[in-house]
Amino acid sequence: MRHTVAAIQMISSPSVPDNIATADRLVRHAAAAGALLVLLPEYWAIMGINDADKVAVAEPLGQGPIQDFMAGLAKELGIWLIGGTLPLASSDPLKVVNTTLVYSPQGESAGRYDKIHLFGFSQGNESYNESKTIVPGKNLGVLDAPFGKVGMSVCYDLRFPELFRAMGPVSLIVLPAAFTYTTGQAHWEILLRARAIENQCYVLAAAQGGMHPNGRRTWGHSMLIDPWGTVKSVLAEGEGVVTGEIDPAFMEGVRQSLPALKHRTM
Ligand SMILES: O=C(O)CCC(=O)C(=O)O
Repeated sequence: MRHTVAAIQMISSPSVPDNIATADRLVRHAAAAGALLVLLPEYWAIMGINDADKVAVAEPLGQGPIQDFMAGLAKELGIWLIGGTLPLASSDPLKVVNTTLVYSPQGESAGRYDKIHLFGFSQGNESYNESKTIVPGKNLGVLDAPFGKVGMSVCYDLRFPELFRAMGPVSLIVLPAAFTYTTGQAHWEILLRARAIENQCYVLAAAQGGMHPNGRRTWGHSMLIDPWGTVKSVLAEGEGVVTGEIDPAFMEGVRQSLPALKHRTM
């Protein structure tokens, strides 16, 4: 049976209430289009003026306006809501955990993944060092959805194929992201398609896509890719929704005609 999934693209700001209002509008749009599973982008809840701004709005697990919003919306719309990333409080008062929380159609907590690989990049006047404000995760995140297993990853994780191999076979990889314009233009699509091709699964990537109030420009290009590596739908820039179908029969056909997953030797 085919299922519709959706990726939400945002241009998040420093205001949590504004970002919640935008996410609310776009997730409702995705659900109205028939999506059973909706993915928000990395940093959807806050893209601060300074990296440390997220520490001030970090929530303890299980309480706070960001988590209340996601749980309530998943239940009201009857969808699987994969909450991109939100800042969870960590044991270090100066840092957060950059976390994806999953809510079931009943609005219950159904999964968690903390971003493992923290982005570092320095070129010209562009510089990022997530380890200054984020504590890295340690555990894989794999979720059971109606169409099969879903493997969770976040943004920079995309560059580490061993993470996806470690998940075991999954039907869908989700990747909330906030890729920079510079690195996204060069690497985003090719890396996403490679993960879909080598793991013979669907890849759903929800991105930030535009010029943010903090002056950071993100690449966008939220997309759904099928197990053959074909881009099924994409949104280049701006806020919006990308929808498409997961077709388990198509995935099985790819795996049977090209049994590369069975030919692994290590
Ligand atoms: O890997 C990249 O080029 C971008 C990663 C990134 O922006 C992030 O992890 O937040």
